Amino acid sequence: MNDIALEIEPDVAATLFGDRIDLARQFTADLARRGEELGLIGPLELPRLWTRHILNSVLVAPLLSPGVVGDIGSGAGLPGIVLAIARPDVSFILIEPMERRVDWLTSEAASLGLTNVTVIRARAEETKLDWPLDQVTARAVSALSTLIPLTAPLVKAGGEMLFMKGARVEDEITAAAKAIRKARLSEIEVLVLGEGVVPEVTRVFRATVD
Ligand SMILES: C[S@@+](CC[C@H](N)C(=O)[O-])C[C@H]1O[C@@H](n2cnc3c(N)ncnc32)[C@H](O)[C@@H]1O
Repeated sequence: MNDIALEIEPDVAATLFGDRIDLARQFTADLARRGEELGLIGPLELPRLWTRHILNSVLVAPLLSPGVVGDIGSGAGLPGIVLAIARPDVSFILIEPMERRVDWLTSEAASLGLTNVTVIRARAEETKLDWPLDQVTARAVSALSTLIPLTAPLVKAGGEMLFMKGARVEDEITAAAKAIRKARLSEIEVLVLGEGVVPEVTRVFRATVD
């Protein structure tokens, strides 16, 4: 199982993770070993853990600024744990309602020695934070029309939303016009990351909360 998980383009992963590559390998191996049994990933995802999930997530790392980032619906730790590995200078709050996933995230953060991670068991809409987030991330949680109202109250004025999205992101933006207006989002753009570097590009919806 670990052999499958470690099947990667070594140069690409090492460039993206730098001196944190061993932690990324450890996390990927843990996910390959236990992810299916814990219901975190489907069996078809095992051969493409690196290409579709880990590399796809770490591409967001350069968009983060030092501060506090909330990852909504972290699930297996995507992108939250991957980003916490790549950016030890940033604090992460992983917000996830399912107990089994919270247990996984908590034990992985501990075994990887990620002192920049806090895990909260809650739904985004019921989360109470002591201070608002500088940036919020999410991957595969819900469509923008739902995700924007769930997360906007958690982000400080001038903070950012960074949502990993699929190829139909432009359609989602159109469908979310009302939510975008209501949350007073500006500087909306779609970034396509990793072209020519990784097998599957990452699309990120980026917006500023006014
Ligand atoms: C399809 S999984 C994706 C998990 C992970 N982000 C990934 O890309 O593999 C969606 C996750 O969002 C969580 N979730 C669903 N609704 C949520 C909400 N309202 N607030 C926070 N998390 C939520 C689920 O429990 C689940 O772990």
